[in-house]
This record gives sequence, structure tokens and C-alpha cells, in this order.
Amino acid sequence: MTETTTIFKGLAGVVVDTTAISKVVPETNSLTYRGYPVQDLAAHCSFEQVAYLLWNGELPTDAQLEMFTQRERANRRADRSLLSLVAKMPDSCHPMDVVRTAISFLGAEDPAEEDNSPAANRVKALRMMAVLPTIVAADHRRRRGLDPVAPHSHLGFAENFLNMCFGAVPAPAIVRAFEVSLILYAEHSFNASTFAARVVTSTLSDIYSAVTAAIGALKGPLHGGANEAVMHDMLEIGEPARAEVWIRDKLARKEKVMGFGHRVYRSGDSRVPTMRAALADVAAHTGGDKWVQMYETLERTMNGATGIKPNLDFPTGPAYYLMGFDIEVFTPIFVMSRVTGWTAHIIEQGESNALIRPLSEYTGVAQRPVVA
Ligand SMILES: CC(=O)SCCNC(=O)CCNC(=O)[C@H](O)C(C)(C)COP(=O)(O)OP(=O)(O)OC[C@H]1O[C@@H](n2cnc3c(N)ncnc32)[C@H](O)[C@@H]1OP(=O)(O)O
Ligand SMILES: O=C([O-])CC(=O)C(=O)O
Repeated sequence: MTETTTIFKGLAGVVVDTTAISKVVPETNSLTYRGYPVQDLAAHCSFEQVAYLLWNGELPTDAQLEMFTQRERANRRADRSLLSLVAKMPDSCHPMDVVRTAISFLGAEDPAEEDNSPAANRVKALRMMAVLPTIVAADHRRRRGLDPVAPHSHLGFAENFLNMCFGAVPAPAIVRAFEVSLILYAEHSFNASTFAARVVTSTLSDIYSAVTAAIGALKGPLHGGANEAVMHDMLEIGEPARAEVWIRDKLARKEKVMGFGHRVYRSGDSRVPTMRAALADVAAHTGGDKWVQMYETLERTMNGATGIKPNLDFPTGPAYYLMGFDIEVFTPIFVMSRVTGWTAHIIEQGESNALIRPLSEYTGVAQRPVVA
């Protein structure tokens, strides 16, 4: 083992391991999943096809997709104990607490929890992907005082979730914009939540524990929680005409503007143009022009003042708001998508494992005796 005393705060710039799942190239502003540009996947694929790709390395044939879709649809129902657990969660807790608890409970219920083989983990990953929308939608409706809507086995993943949330499938343009957001959110190399999942997996712990840890990491506003923060900020701003002053004041107070900046990208997030176009489609269908204007003013002012560009959470915030979701459900939706990337990484980590345990430089009190 080689040791170094150089400290890379936040592991910035450190290459920790290899991965064959996705590649982020900040210089060319590109992101590929298993070699396919994410923009092409968003233009031509369903979320189910992308999940299959992440787990299996190749896009499915028609027959493979048919079998995969059937298995996903057959796993959508949450059992009574899980639904009653969701119903018992405090109204005051964040919906991310509900999904974190639900995944932990699924692990506790699974008699094969300790089987960490890739085959078993693929089965568990599909189950989590299939049941998470049922949990998120039931919790969303519960908070509105509504009964849950059961999953439908004849609807696609995105349509079924929207139907479970709103009791009807919205216009095709809204369904497609939502599905595009899921595809863009699915995977992003060694981000903080994926890394948390890999750390847990590296101890030979189980997939549910790793996903639970990842959900905890995603919740924070420097990571997935930013999509909610963006919309809270936009509502606080209220009108596009106030956006410029709002952002200048924020920067003058040296506060971070949520939805901007990225650890890896320096000249813009590769996924933003695709999601920005999806936001425009949603706004056109819902009369949400005001939020697009505010988006543009915030982007322009931030760029002029700092050169810092929006990340994916910036367009998804107003897009989800215009689709009709309560703000607190934005990050759980991110979980519904990213669970595919997390579990692909959990399987990859398991197949070539080394315990993840970095070093630290001690800066505390020098050694001293205990005086009895
Ligand atoms: C899906 C996702 O997880 S995407 C990320 C979502 N998170 C957010 O949108 C939260 C807001 N953004 C941020 O906090 C940051 O840009 C991060 C955490 C995403 C990445 O940050 P890091 O790589 O650690 O860079 P760091 O936070 O040190 O920023 C570098 C400089 O840019 C500034 N900066 C970076 N992002 C922002 C921002 N959003 N608003 C204002 N200033 C910013 C920092 O203040 C810092 O300035 P300084 O050098 O003068 O101190
Ligand atoms: O890569 C990151 O650090 C954060 C991010 O954009 C993501 O997880 O999608």
C-alpha cells in the first residue's frame, strides 16, 4: 500500500476506481451510459430500456424488453405491511425519510437479504425500481388527504407513476418530459450518493443498506435536494422581474444559488439543454411561461456575475412543479430514477471489490497520558 500525505478535500479530482457504467467528460460536455450519449437515450428510449442498459451493459432486444417490462410490472405492488408503514410515517417528515425507511423495510422483509450475488442483486434492483413509484405516489397522495391509486400493469413506468400520483395519465407531452427527466437522472458516475452506495457495498453489506445510504446522501441540498431548493427559491422570487435583483443580493451575501455549479462540469452540465427543452414543452402545455422567463433571467444573471452554469436540478425543479407535483416529492422522484444507477454500481463494486477506507491526517491533541 502506498501512502500519501496530500489531502484532497472532498476527494476533489481524485480517481477512486474504474467503472464501465457511465462516463462524464467535462471538456466536451458529454455524458454516456454504457457508451450511448444520454441525449440520444433521452430522444429514443424509454426509461425501462435505460434501466436494462445500465444493469446489463446493452440495450434490450424486443424480446428482452418484453420480458423485462413484464417483470417490472409484476413487481409494482407494495404489500400491505409496507403500505401501512408508509401510512404511519409522521406527516411532518420529509418524503425522502419515507423512501429511505421503505427501502430499509424491504431489506428487512427479504429472506434473501444477505445474498449479494450479482444475479440476486439484479432481482432486488428490479424490485426496488418497480415498487418505489408506488411508495412515492402513495405518500404524495396521503399528504394531500387522498387514498392511494393502485399500480396499473398496462401502463409504462412513467405513465403509471403519473397515474398513481394524479389519478389520470396526463398529456403525452408531459409524460414524455417526465420520462426524459428520469433518463437524465438515472446515472452520473461517482457522485456523492453513488459513492456512498459503493462504500457500503465495499464492506460486503447488502444492497438495501447501500441504497438506504445513497438515499441519505441524495437528500442533501448540495446534491439531489437542490431540485426542491430551486423551486422554493423561484416561488420566493415570485416574478421574473425580481429575479436579477434576487440573485445579485444572494451573491452579495456570499450565499450559494441552488441549481448552479457542479463538482465535475465547469462549462455547463451536459444534461441541461435536454431538460431545458423538456421544461419548455411542459411550460407550453401548462401556461408556465413565467417560470421559463425567470429561469432565463437567473441563468443569464448568474452567468454574467460568476460564469457558473445551471446543473440538472435547475430545469427539473420548475418542470416538476408545472407537472403538478408537490415540491417535497422532487427528490424522491430523483430516487426512483437513480436507484437504477446506484444498483448498477453496487453490482459493479461487488464484482471487483476492495474495502473503501481512505486515510486521514490527525490534527487533534498530541498523545497524552490519562491521569487517574
Ligand atoms: C444532481 C446534482 O447533485 S447537481 C448539484 C446540485 N447542487 C446544487 O445545485 C447546490 C449548489 N451548488 C453548489 O453548492 C456547488 O456548485 C457544488 C456543491 C454542486 C459543487 O461544488 P464544489 O465543486 O465543491 O465547488 P465549491 O462549492 O467549492 O465552489 C467553488 C467556487 O464556486 C462558487 N460556487 C459554486 N457553486 C455556486 C453556487 N451554486 N452559487 C454561488 N457560488 C457557487 C463557490 O462559492 C466557490 O467560490 P470561492 O472559490 O470564491 O469560494
Ligand atoms: O455528479 C455529481 O456530482 C452530481 C450529479 O450531477 C448527479 O449525481 O447527477
